[in-house]
Amino acid sequence: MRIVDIREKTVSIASPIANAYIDFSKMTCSLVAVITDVIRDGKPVIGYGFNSNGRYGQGALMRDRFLARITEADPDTLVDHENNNLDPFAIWKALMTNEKPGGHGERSVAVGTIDMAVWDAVAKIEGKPLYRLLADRYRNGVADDKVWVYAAGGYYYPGKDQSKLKAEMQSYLDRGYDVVKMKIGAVPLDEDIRRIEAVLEVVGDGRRLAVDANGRFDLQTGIAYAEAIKKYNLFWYEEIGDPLDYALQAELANHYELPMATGENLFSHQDARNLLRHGGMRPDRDFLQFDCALSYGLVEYMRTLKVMDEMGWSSRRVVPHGGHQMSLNIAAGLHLGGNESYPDVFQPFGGFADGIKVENGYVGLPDIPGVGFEAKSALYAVMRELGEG
Ligand SMILES: O=C([O-])CC(=O)C(=O)O
Ligand SMILES: [Mg+2]
Repeated sequence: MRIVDIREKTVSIASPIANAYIDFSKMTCSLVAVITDVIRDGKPVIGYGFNSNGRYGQGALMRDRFLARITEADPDTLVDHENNNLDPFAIWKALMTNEKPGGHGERSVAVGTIDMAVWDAVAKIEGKPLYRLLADRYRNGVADDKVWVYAAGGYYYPGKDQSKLKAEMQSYLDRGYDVVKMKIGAVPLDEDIRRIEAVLEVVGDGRRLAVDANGRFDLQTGIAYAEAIKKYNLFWYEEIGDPLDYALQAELANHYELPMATGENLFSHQDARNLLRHGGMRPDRDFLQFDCALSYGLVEYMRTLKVMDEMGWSSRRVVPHGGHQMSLNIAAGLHLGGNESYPDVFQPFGGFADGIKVENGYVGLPDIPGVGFEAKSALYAVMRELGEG
């Protein structure tokens, strides 16, 4: 059993949307196909993965050094003989050969994307949905049969007035979501307050609205927003300042008692541990948003969950960033608190399997081997072109 080829293609997920920090006019992501010599249903098993929005494609890094470490390794060292499958942990170790500790930058995205494609292949070889494989191997066979999801959107873009923002949020409620998220921080505070109040007219209750500043604010601005939004009792106040400024995050906890969220731009279990050590995050109310595809994949995610456990954090406090099926499987299989969803943006990578409806804020997973990409036809069409073309 061996990996015979790994292919990468950088694809556009460009759109006119913007958050407080970046616009997405040139956004790309890496799509990866891990081609094996294992035959299922008369065809070679191919594992697929992609990285979440925000970090761009990582094809150059992959081709420069990571892909050859797998294709040139002794195939036998990458096999899990006990389960007669590929060994994602051994593959991860091979990927990280001659990589120094620290320096968790774009490398974590390149490795994370390849790792997620490996897990798709592993679950396909085992003939199980990934969430089922994870529950069987690591959670005594108990998986969640549905996952809480919230609808992320509310971006800034040219010509988007409040009536369009309200219509967008109404359409998420109409599609079964009970919590929505919008961007803040790209316009002055009073204008954001008017946007928030417009969305509250649609969702009715602050507990159904999260806001995301995308790391834009300094401490003073973060506190000014905290003071201004307190009265709305929002679901969470996300990524207020720079993701690596743990002292800022800790100080905010002295000014905002309601839930905060952060972590999507941390890239390793060491980063996660630093956040929990120094960021003042509160395990009884705050949310962590680590994203497997941006942070060395699922092998590393398990280390992050272990760090959380050791530091007294329930896995239910994690609601990953990225709005993809990979995190959805991790959420169901490893008992996270939920998952992000992008019902409209970043297509065909955002969103879940075709025909699976969100009901009262919860979504189920398709009962097919792997991550479930084959059940999302627009996405699978792009994947197949890379893997089988
Ligand atoms: O706009 C982005 O970069 C995505 C983001 O923060 C989120 O989904 O939470
Ligand atoms: Mg965010």
